[in-house]
Amino acid sequence: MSEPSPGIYEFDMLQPRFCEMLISEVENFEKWIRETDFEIVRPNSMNNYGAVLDDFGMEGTLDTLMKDFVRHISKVYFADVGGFDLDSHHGFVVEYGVDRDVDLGFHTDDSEVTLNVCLGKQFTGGDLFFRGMRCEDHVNGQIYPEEVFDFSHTVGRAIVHRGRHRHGASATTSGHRINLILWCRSSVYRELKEHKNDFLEFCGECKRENERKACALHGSKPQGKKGVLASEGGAAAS
Ligand SMILES: O=C(O)CCC(=O)C(=O)O
Ligand SMILES: [Fe+2]
Repeated sequence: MSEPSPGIYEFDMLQPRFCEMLISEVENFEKWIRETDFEIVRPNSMNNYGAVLDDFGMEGTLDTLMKDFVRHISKVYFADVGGFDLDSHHGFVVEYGVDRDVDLGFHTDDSEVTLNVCLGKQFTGGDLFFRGMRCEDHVNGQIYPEEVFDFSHTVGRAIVHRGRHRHGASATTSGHRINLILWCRSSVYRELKEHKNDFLEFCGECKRENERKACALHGSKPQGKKGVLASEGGAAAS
C-alpha cells in the first residue's frame, strides 16, 4: 500500500476475473430491471448510471468487506473520523462513458471513509482529482498547491480516502469505466461530532486558522506554504 498524497492510500485489491464477474452481475441486474419495468435506484444524488449493490443481494458481502477489510485499514489511517468503528455502508457501482455519465463534479462523500475500486472495462480518461480535506465549514474554500492530486484508475486497483477529502472525476473520453464504491460510515463518530465543536485536525483550512492564531499569540509568521489556486465550488453527495 502506498500513500501518493496525504490521506490517500492505494493498493492492488481485486483479481481481473472477479472484476469481470461483478460487472456481469451488474449488467444482468440492469437487464432484469429493464425487462420488468422496475425503477432502478441510482447510487447517489450525482450519478445517473450505475446501481446500488446492496439492492441486489450484496449487502452482507459488502458489510463483511467493510468490517473485515476496510476497518483494519481505517482504524490505523482514519481513526480521527471514526475509522475504528465503521458500522454501516452504502455500496454501489458508478458507470461512465460517452453514452453514460461522462464525469463527476467536485464533491465530498456522505461517508467517513470511502473505498473506490476500478472494475473495468477499457477506457481512457476518467482520472480522479483530489483537492484537499475540509470540514463542513470550509468545504468551498481555497485549494492549496500541495493539495492537488490526480489519480488514474487501473483495473483491480483500489484507493481509500476520507469522505471529507474533496474530489471529482474528469471525463471518461472513450470506453466504459465502472468502479465499485463503498461509502463507510460510523454512527459513533457522527453522534460525537454532533456534541463537539472542536477544530478538525484533517481540515486544511482549520489547520491554517489554528496556525495563524498561534502565530498571532506568539508574534511570529505562519509557516504554511504560500500560493493559492482558484477556489472551486463543492457539492456534498448523498
Ligand atoms: O468516479 C469515481 O471513481 C468516483 C465516484 C465518487 O466519487 C463517488 O461516487 O462518490
Ligand atoms: Fe465521491
